[in-house]
Amino acid sequence: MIHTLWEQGRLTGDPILTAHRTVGDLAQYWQDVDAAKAAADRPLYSTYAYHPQPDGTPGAVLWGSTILHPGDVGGEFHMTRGHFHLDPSRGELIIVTAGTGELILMNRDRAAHTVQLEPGVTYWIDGALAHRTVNTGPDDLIFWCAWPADCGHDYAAIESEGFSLRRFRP
Ligand SMILES: O=P(O)(O)OC[C@H]1O[C@H](O)[C@H](O)[C@@H](O)[C@@H]1O
Repeated sequence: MIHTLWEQGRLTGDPILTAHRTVGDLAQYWQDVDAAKAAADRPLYSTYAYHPQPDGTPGAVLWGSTILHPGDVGGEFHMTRGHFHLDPSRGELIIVTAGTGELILMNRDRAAHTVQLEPGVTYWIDGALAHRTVNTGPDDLIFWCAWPADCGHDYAAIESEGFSLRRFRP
């Protein structure tokens, strides 16, 4: 068993898979690559995941959180990498508990739209859509996700082509 620390946006107990990503970890994702190089060491977001059953287990549900820090890179708001699920029938539930931002959703034909994120927003992400979160506010954007362990993750499509929508500070 683990504990979900709602206020802090993270999980404790065992096993919790943790990742801390910097602006530089997303070097090629930003429109302004030079600004990204200058801010390479800046903390961008942290993820915490609880796998009660091994990743890939059919029927299992995984649970995790992301703390996406406020800021921008050359005017482009801080964001997560974004990814497709390999199995388009496997969606994902997102619950926002702090901060403000946008969820960018895009299909394989690159048609994209956004959902406004604020505390309390609970949204079902269609498994056929790539999804990326963007922090457009002054505080940490904290959200929680539950997803099928057998959804699979396709990062390559986004790493090479990006999303057809970007979000910049006005
Ligand atoms: O993995 P990224 O696309 O960078 O997004 C960061 C995280 O966002 C959400 O919390 C997803 O449920 C996680 O699976 C993902 O790791």
